[in-house]
Amino acid sequence: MDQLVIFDTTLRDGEQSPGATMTGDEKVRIAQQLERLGVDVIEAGFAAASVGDFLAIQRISSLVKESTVCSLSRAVERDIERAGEAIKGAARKRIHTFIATSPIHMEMKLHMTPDQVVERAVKAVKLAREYTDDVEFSAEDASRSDPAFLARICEEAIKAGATTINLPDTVGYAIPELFGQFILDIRTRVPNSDKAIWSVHCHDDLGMATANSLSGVLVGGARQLECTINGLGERAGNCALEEVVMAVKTRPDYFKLETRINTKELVPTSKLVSSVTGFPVQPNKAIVGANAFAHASGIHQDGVIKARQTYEIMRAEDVGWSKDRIVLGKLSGRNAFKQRIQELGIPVTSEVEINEAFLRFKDLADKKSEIFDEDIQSLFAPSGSHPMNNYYGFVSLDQKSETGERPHAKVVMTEGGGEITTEAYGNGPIDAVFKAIEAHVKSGARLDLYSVNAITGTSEAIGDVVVRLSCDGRVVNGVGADPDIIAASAKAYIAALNKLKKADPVNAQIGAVPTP
Ligand SMILES: CC(=O)SCCNC(=O)CCNC(=O)[C@H](O)C(C)(C)COP(=O)(O)OP(=O)(O)OC[C@H]1O[C@@H](n2cnc3c(N)ncnc32)[C@H](O)[C@@H]1OP(=O)(O)O
Ligand SMILES: CC(C)C(=O)C(=O)O
Ligand SMILES: [Mg+2]
Repeated sequence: MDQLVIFDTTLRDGEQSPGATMTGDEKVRIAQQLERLGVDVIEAGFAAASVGDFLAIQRISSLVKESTVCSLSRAVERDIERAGEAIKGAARKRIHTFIATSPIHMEMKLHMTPDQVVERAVKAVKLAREYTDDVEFSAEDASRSDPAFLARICEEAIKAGATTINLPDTVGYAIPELFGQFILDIRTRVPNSDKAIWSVHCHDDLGMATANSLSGVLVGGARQLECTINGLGERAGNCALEEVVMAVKTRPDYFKLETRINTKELVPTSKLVSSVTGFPVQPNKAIVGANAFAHASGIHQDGVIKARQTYEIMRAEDVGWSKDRIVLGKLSGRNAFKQRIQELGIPVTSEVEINEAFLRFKDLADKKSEIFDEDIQSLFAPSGSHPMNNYYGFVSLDQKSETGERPHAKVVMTEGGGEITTEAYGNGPIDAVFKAIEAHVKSGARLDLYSVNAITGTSEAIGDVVVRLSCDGRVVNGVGADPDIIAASAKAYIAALNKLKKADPVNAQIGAVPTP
């Protein structure tokens, strides 16, 4: 069977989803989980975008050993130099350089002629090869490009040293029946096509990213798929990694391909990305949604009881849904707790971290009779209550609401090294908490979204709150979890403020170099 290269771009294209901005620590955590998942390439970011992204790629490069670490760069000298520097320490490294090839992008965005675009692409690939032998070239908006021109630029990019050629459906315009044929057509036109691995990168604007990607593989002969966890990504998102991987695994008769993915890590990875970004996974999402393996109707339940394969084409445990063998509660000990952490694929680095989480677990178990996997995940989710080098931290909360009275909140929080108390009245309990925090922080941020999910199904569930703030054109999500949703809201707000603090506009500008 042929090998299908899985290129994960959760940390780059996924981060382009408004609100999905990740801190360096969060990126490192996700990268380590992606390595555990077995992805071949981790696109860790866009080194020239900011100092923060550069440093995150650098850290990921020094920690990840199995997967190739990649940085995106425009076909711009300075971008490529930054990418080259950022991935220098990686055991396996790739530079991914791109330029748009469709008439609309070349004329209206780049203001370049097709000849200038080819020249720029060739120069970029040659420069990238000075940093690594593994260079990917992408023809942005390939699916709306003229096939003859696209074939020409791909041929030149391969001659210049590109080892992977990626043909993206940048705006999600492609149709599955035609897209595979389009890829095959371009490959056939390129005389040196066998010198590179062909790749596809599809967006989900019309809900066809997975279908288009698989058509690119099956009909077009692509052997690299670019995708993201939970389909996160620019606008409507990218092709979902878990969907393409399980399609290939479930239908080997058809695809005749294999991947290096350890599919048991799919659900833990999905949960980690969801908790870090604050983008909940819809219950009916394929593979990783809470209902993906649930049977609610009698005829289906009857069938599954008699033989699971009547209604299941995959096994839940093969994609990482854990079977509750041990029920965790306040009487559980460290060993059972540790085992569940391992089963859930939660990346813990030290015994100290486990012990601290165990104390939080015991505290939670005192408040809840049954502890679910989601509760355990939430103990490790970044929130305002965990130090994680955050500028602000949540300490405690005193909130009062009485019928006929204005709700009041007093919040104790950390700022830098010290502790402060701040208070305010609001229209409701949550409003009072946010106003209390703002009375001190004065961030000037606008609250764009507030949502609460009960992450386990009962009235004593943990409340998982997402707060989206925008400030000076930056959009961030903060996540907070707590059995008390008012405290969860305070934690989420503080987590969002920390992200705004880290996504410093000064940082965002350093390294941003104008196109020559
Ligand atoms: C399809 C995709 O997903 S592409 C990746 C999108 N991701 C991002 O843009 C995130 C990171 N981006 C950034 O941080 C910034 O846009 C930077 C640092 C790359 C550039 O910032 P700035 O120099 O301020 O330029 P700005 O973003 O306003 O405009 C982009 C410029 O790059 C040019 N450009 C765009 N793509 C390319 C390319 N692939 N190769 C060369 N030039 C390009 C544009 O024509 C424009 O040039 P102009 O300034 O001469 O008009
Ligand atoms: C940079 C490229 C690969 C991209 O993200 C796109 O075209 O969608
Ligand atoms: Mg994209």
